[in-house]
Amino acid sequence: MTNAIEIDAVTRHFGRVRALDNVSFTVLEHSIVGLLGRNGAGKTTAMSIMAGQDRPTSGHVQVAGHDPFEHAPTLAQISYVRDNQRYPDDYRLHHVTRIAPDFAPNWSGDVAGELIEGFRVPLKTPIKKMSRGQLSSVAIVLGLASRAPVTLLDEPYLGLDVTARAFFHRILLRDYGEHPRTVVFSTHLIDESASLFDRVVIMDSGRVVLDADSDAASESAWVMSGTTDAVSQLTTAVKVLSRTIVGGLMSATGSGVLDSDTRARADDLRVQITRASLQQLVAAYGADDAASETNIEVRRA
Ligand SMILES: Nc1ncnc2c1ncn2[C@@H]1O[C@H](COP(=O)(O)OP(=O)(O)OP(=O)(O)O)[C@@H](O)[C@H]1O
Repeated sequence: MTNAIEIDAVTRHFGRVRALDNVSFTVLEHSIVGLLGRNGAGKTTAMSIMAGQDRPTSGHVQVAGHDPFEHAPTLAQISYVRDNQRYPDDYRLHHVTRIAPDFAPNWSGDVAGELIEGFRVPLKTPIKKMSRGQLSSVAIVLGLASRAPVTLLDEPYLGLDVTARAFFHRILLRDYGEHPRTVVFSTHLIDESASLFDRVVIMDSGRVVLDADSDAASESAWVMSGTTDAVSQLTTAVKVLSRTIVGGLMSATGSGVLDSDTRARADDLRVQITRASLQQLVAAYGADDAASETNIEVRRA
């Protein structure tokens, strides 16, 4: 298997802000990777470096074997969808779809037409006047109809309604199946998108905190709930990512395989163990200890 994207020890400073801190991960060709994490985690910074629109302060990035910032032919293989795409003032949809094939050699007019119809994108409204969701629709039309070998979707469905999001998932999976490509997808609607991902990279404060096969990540993530004392006893030897304590009850989210002894002790201690969703896992990786250990007293009337 070939790596479509290689990010090696990348750090990116903006003045005093360290947006990326020694980040390394790879993306296999023809896979869909979810790039996840809290606001400010570094996802957009990483995406724009992968897209060749920014450079690392240190470290190396290769897309299809080249530094995208320095190799124009590589840029032609990348489609980058982001939420703040700007268009000339008088541009309408047909202007965009007319020039898109000049930049995207694999452009599919059929896919563009299908998406425009399914999203109900208004044809005559200047793009500048479109609603938030309509703007996202236009960006997705460009991102998917380009059929670029490397497709970077940064928060592609801001403002999109639930029907449009389901439609987008369907067309993405169908067209990806027919025309495989490498997709990096960042979103905060994690549970809704989780089934799309082959792999997940979770970032927090500019660092990669988890880089795993997406099934393995969710299979090894758990939530333990019970009395604070019982959960505390059980979690001494396992990796806890976040804890919430409410009125003598604790819920702890963690990652790692739980052995049969731990599960048997959980039964004895009346601690319930359930599998954490990907969204719970991402939230737990992003939790500050101080914030998550909210010891809320429950007052009785
Ligand atoms: N051009 C810039 N100048 C200064 N700071 C920046 C710049 N771009 C990003 N940052 C900072 O770098 C950090 C990472 O930002 P980034 O946009 O990559 O996060 P993100 O994970 O995409 O967040 P979100 O989920 O909110 O979109 C943040 O602290 C942000 O304020």
